[in-house]
Amino acid sequence: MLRPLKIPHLSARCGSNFVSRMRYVNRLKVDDEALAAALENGHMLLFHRLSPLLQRTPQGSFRPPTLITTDVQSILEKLGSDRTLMKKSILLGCSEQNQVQFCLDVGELHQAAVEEECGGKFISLKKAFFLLTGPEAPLVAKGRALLRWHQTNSFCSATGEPTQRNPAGSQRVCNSSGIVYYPTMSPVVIVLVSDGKRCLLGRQSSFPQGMYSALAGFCDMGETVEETLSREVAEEVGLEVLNVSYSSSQHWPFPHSSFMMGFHASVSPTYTQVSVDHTELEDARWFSLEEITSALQVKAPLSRGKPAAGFWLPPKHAIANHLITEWTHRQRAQSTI
Ligand SMILES: NC(=O)C1=CN([C@@H]2O[C@H](COP(=O)(O)OP(=O)(O)OC[C@H]3O[C@@H](n4cnc5c(N)ncnc54)[C@H](OP(=O)(O)O)[C@@H]3O)[C@@H](O)[C@H]2O)C=CC1
Ligand SMILES: [Mg+2]
Repeated sequence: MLRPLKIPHLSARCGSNFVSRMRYVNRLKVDDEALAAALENGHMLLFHRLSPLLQRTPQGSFRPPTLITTDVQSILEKLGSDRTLMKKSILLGCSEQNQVQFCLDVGELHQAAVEEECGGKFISLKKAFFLLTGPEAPLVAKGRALLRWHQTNSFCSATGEPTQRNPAGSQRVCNSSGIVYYPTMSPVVIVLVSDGKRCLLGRQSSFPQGMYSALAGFCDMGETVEETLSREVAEEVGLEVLNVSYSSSQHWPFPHSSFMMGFHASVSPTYTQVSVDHTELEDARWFSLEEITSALQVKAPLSRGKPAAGFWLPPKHAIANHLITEWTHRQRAQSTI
């Protein structure tokens, strides 16, 4: 069981636990002493070569095991690692229960030995994302994205010299040029197109068999999100969108680290003929409310070679699923007016 961390001084003055936590985490990025104290009693998400450690719960779901950093330190020492590995921990945030969260990649240790000591299995993120059903999915995604960013940004792109990370892992600096690097995300627009009665979903050949999703595309340099949205729908399915409304956003760890901005859009019911660009999509089709309602109940087939009957949708914590669910609620609300 994790011991809740006392956030010093701030609670009384700020009045809100949320404000206290945000200010505290912000301070940890620059106050190395406070960070070291937080690390003593933090909660650690472990990764092995970017695959998160997950544990099966008695109820059959999966979640990262609750590991306290001091326990992780003992395990690492037992497995022959020195204290420098722990210094590679990266600050993730602070939970509502005031537990400071870190992540660490132990890829230099023997995978099976860590699994045995900690309990659980390191599972590739693609698979883990279908197994995680609780609120931990975004935290695991963030951890993976930050670890990957550090692993791929260890040299300055201007000087070629090594970059140095700060203790919190929120930036890297080239001491030769003075350039400060911050973790980056690529902006992506995702849109659920509707003709008033049906919604349009597509699939790439790289998707798991049978999975359909909302249309998505990376923003080109200089574009607004509205321009990206209209261009992507035109390019991928040959349609022109009319009304656009913002829904929500999410960080997504694939292919590397994307910032997904989710929208609903409509097309005229008289111009719904889909013309799929097969260099981008394998298929795109209109689906009725009934089809979507039953697809939302289909469980993702996890093992290869066992395709689900019919089509199925991205997992609950994917913004595509959120947009599709939102659309079904709107359709039902409309039909009862
Ligand atoms: N969270 C969710 O619910 C969903 C998330 N997504 C995510 O949205 C992302 C974008 O969707 P997708 O349809 O693939 O995008 P696009 O339609 O833009 O097509 C992908 C292609 O765009 C090019 N591209 C341009 N900029 C980038 C960049 N910054 N990073 C990588 N490729 C780039 C690449 O082409 P080339 O290889 O020719 O250079 C790539 O193959 C995907 O990574 C996917 O994981 C998608 C659906 C649902
Ligand atoms: Mg696309």
